[in-house]
Amino acid sequence: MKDTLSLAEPVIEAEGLNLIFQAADGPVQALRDVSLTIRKGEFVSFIGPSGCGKTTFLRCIAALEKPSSGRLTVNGLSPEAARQSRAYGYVFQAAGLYPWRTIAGNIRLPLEIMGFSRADQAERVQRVLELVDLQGFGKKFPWQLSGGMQQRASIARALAFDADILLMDEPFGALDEIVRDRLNEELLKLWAATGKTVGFVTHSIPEAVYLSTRIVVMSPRPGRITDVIESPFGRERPLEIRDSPEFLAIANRVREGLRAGHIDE
Ligand SMILES: Nc1ncnc2c1ncn2[C@@H]1O[C@H](COP(=O)(O)OP(=O)(O)OP(=O)(O)O)[C@@H](O)[C@H]1O
Repeated sequence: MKDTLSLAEPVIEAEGLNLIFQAADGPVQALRDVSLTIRKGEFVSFIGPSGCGKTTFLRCIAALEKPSSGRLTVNGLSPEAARQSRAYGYVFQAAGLYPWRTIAGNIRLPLEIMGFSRADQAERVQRVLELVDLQGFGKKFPWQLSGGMQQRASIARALAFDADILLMDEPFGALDEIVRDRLNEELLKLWAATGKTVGFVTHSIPEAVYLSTRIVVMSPRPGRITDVIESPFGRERPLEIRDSPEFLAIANRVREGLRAGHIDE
């Protein structure tokens, strides 16, 4: 598994990335010398305390922020060009569904903007609703669904145009633990079935260790990578692996990494 992934082609390549925000009370270095290669089919989680630049890094990949210096490519293209070629789907912290549109209508929206034919739109909406186990809910409105179902709909929307890369910014942060466990399992199945490359931001150590092929630990002020941990687990991951010694050992290493980079203020 590890060998296959290390041979896979690079999808996201960051080299010496720096980003300095000019905030009202002075410059904030959100990213410092961030270098990382993410290969096709990897599931890479970013974990670190609030303000360490996880979201900023994901936003740079999605061309929503511009690095101050360094090199960043997505599928060999600039982030802007990758965005135009619809290289990725983006799932935000909040589901962000339009309340006046049905679930199907929400999923269809980017497809309408991108000019897919009506028949293609309908077929794609159906397919992604099945992928996230929401078949039969297309005609409902967001408020008729639970928080977990809304987040699944938001994932379906990001999957609808079949981008190879899925960028997810703490998609399950607001959900209770049981729902989160289930969505973690579902996301892994989806990842295994589709072979997508996933960049995933989380605050949860168990979530990062359970989901990822690699875990990137970051520390704040300035935001930088302090550890990158390879997972020994394959694509098949029953929830019970969380009780295994290997799992606990990785979780401990992540915890140590977070502790080492933590600054008390
Ligand atoms: N547009 C902006 N202008 C100024 N400063 C910003 C801007 N966006 C982010 N920052 C700062 O950059 C740093 C990194 O922010 P970022 O949101 O990437 O962190 P994060 O690790 O994702 O945090 P969280 O876990 O709380 O979401 C923080 O200090 C934040 O205040």
